[in-house]
Amino acid sequence: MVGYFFSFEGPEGAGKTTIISMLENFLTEKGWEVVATREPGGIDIAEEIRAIILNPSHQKMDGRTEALLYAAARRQHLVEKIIPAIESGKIVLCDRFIDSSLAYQGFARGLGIDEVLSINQFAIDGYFPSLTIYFDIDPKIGLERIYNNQQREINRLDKESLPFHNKVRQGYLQLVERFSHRIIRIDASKSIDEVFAETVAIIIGKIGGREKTSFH
Ligand SMILES: Nc1ncnc2c1ncn2[C@@H]1O[C@H](COP(=O)(O)OP(=O)(O)OP(=O)(O)O)[C@@H](O)[C@H]1O
Ligand SMILES: Cc1cn([C@H]2C[C@H](O)[C@@H](COP(=O)(O)O)O2)c(=O)[nH]c1=O
Repeated sequence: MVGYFFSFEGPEGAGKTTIISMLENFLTEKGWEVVATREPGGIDIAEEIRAIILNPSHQKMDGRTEALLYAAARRQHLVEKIIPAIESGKIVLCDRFIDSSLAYQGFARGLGIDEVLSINQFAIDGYFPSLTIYFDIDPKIGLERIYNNQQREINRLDKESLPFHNKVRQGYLQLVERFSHRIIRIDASKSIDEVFAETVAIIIGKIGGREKTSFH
C-alpha cells in the first residue's frame, strides 16, 4: 500500500511545527501511522548538514553552496526516511521541503526559482509531495512569534533582514500562483485552532478517498 507525503511551508514562525504536531496526534488517533519530520534534518546526515547551514557564525556561506547543501540534505532525507515510510503506507508530514529552497534560495537570495528547481529536480527525482500546505504570515508577525518563543534557537537564516523575509513571502506567493495544482495557501495569522481546522479539512479531503500518491 502506498501512503501520503504532505509538506508544510511558510516564513519563520508561521506555525508549521505547531500544526504538524497537532495533526500527527489527530491522524494517529484516527488509526494512521504517521511520520513527522523536518527539513533540513530528519535523519543523522541531514541534521549534520543542517548544523552547518544554520550555524550563525557561517556568515560567509555562498548562496549556491547554501542551495546545494539544502538539496543534499533533502536527497538523503528522502531516500533514507521519506520514501520508505510512504512505501509502507504511512503518512509523512514534512516541515519544509523543495518549496523552501525555491522561496528562500531561488527568490529571496536571487539565485532564480528555475535554477534552484533544476538542482532540486536532480535531488528529488520526481518525488514531489502529494500536497503542500503553505502557511501565509506577515514575516514581521512570524518573527515576533519566534523571538517570543524562549525554547526556539535563533539560527543564521532567522537573522536575515526583514526585507529578506518579506522577499521569502513574496517568493512563496509566486509559487502558490504558479504551482496551484499542488500548493494550497492558508491564512496563518488566524488562531491556532482555526488554522488547524482548515489544515485538517484539506488533509481529510486528500486522504478520504485513499488515492495513491503519484510521484511522476
Ligand atoms: N496561529 C498562531 N497564532 C499565534 N501564535 C502561534 C500560532 N501558530 C504558532 N504560534 C506560536 O508561534 C511560535 C512559532 O510557531 P511554530 O514553531 O509552530 O512555527 P514554525 O512555522 O514551525 O516556525 P519556524 O519554521 O520558523 O521554526 C510558537 O511559539 C507558537 O506557539
Ligand atoms: C528546507 C529549507 C529551509 N530553509 C531555511 C528556512 C529556515 O530559515 C531554516 C530552517 O529552520 P526551521 O526553524 O526548521 O524552519 O532554513 C531554506 O532556506 N531552504 C530550504 O530548502
